[in-house]
This record gives sequence, C-alpha cells and structure tokens, in this order.
Amino acid sequence: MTSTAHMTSDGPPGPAVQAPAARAARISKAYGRGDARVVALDEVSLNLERSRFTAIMGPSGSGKSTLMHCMAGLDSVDSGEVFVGDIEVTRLDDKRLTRLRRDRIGFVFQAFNLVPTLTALENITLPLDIAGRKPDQTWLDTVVDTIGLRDRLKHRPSELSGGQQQRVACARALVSRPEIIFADEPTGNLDSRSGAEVLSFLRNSVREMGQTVVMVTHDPVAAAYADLVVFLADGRVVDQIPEPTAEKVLERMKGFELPGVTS
Ligand SMILES: Nc1ncnc2c1ncn2[C@@H]1O[C@H](COP(=O)(O)OP(=O)(O)OP(=O)(O)O)[C@@H](O)[C@H]1O
Repeated sequence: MTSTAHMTSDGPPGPAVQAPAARAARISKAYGRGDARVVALDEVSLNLERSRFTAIMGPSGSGKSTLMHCMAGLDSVDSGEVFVGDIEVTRLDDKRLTRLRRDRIGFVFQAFNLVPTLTALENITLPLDIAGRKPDQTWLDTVVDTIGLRDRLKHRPSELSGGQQQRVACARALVSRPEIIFADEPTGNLDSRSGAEVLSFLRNSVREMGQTVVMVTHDPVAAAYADLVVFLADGRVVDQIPEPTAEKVLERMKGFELPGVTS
C-alpha cells in the first residue's frame, strides 16, 4: 500500500509522508502446539492509513479477529512488529499497553458493552473520567450532534434501541480522539436499518472528523461503507478492493467457497 501524503517543492514545510495510523509488519501468530497448532496469522503486513475507513473480511477462521486483537495490543504476536502511530506496540510492557489502549485506541464491539447504570452521556465520557481527563466540550458537542442523540443523553442503555446503544458506544470510542478505532463486527447484533445508522456514523467520523476506523465484518453491505476492503484467507492478506461496492465485495467472496465459509 502506498502513502497518502506527497512532498511538494514549495509551500510550508510539513510532514512529507504521513505515517499510517497503525501498521503491521510481517506479523505471525499461532495457537496451540503439535497436532493442535493453528497458524492464525502468517506474516501479515498491513498499513491502516489515516482518516480512512478500512473493512477486514474473509472466511471464518481466516484470522480477522486475531489481526485486530494483535494490532490493538489486546493479544501478542509470535513475530513481526505492530505500530500504532509511531509507537511500537509489540515492544510495550503490560502497563504501557494498558495506557496505549486507554489513550490512543477506541474500541467498538459487537456487544455494545455499555454500563447499564450510567446514562448515555456518562457512558460516552466514561473513558475520559477513568483517565482523569476533562472532556473538550466543543468536541463532545460535535460528537453528540453527529450521533444524533442529543435528546437521549439522559437515557440509560435499556431505554435505547440497539442501534442507538451502538451509536453511544461509537461516540464513547470517538470522544478521546483516538489514533484509531477498532470495530469488531459492530453491526453483528443490529437489524439492517440500525446497522446502516451505525455505519453512516462511522463513515461520517472518517469523512468529517478525520478519524481512522478499521472494522471486521462478514457483511458486504457493511463493507461497502468503507474506503478499502482487505481480504484475509488462511492468515494471509490475499486481496484488497478500494472504493468497494456490495456487489464487488460479494463477487470476491464467491472466490472463498470453501467449507466453513461465512458470508
Ligand atoms: N484462543 C485461541 N486458541 C486456539 N485457537 C484459536 C484461538 N483464537 C483463534 N484461534 C484459531 O485461529 C484461527 C483464526 O481465528 P480468528 O478468530 O482470528 O478468525 P476470524 O477470521 O476472526 O473468524 P470468524 O469470522 O469465525 O470470527 C482459527 O483457526 C481459530 O480457530
């Protein structure tokens, strides 16, 4: 993959080449031993460019979740390097990893993982509260307006629809302006209309706020919201589709007609 920024001969000096928001360099990861050994990632290299929405797809067991977890510092690699911004994740001890995840990474999971006793607003600001940081009010307002839930901020999760809860979870991921948001099947538990709301929100956060988002999905319609789809198979990156449409993605998925394929 190529860098997005270019050097110009005139104009103010700036970063000539912008580093990707996150990068994996030849990472490998196996689970189990002997006959039970499974190679989940086999020398995967991937650049996640800034302000871009990337979808990761591939058959069941192809390594999507393992790749996300390794890139987000939730799981270790056997070899290779992972960077978030200019920080080498694969060199950090547990304490620094916790701080990196807290300060520089946002997470959105299939299960919304909201705290049931807190209001929507309290859930959104929770990561900042835990970190002892005050929310930037202007930014908080922007995020709240973008998720379109200003009139629901005092509601608890049980008083919100699934789509609204997931939008709260997205806002919680965005509020600390992380380097990158990792979303693991964020629409897996939603009906198609709620899923579309969440995906539009994620895409807007990229287009309008310059956020970087990477999402694992099995759904070609969800993947079509992304700027780039990366396909994994057997722990390797096997293809990429820039500016995907659901039709193009579906067509590519037909190439994975192997036992155990989910679509
Ligand atoms: N904790 C673990 N212990 C043993 N094997 C594991 C573990 N986690 C994943 N694997 C194996 O590693 C391979 C990759 O798994 P991974 O969950 O990354 O795939 P995936 O593409 O996310 O699959 P799915 O689409 O079904 O969620 C699979 O063969 C899986 O069985």
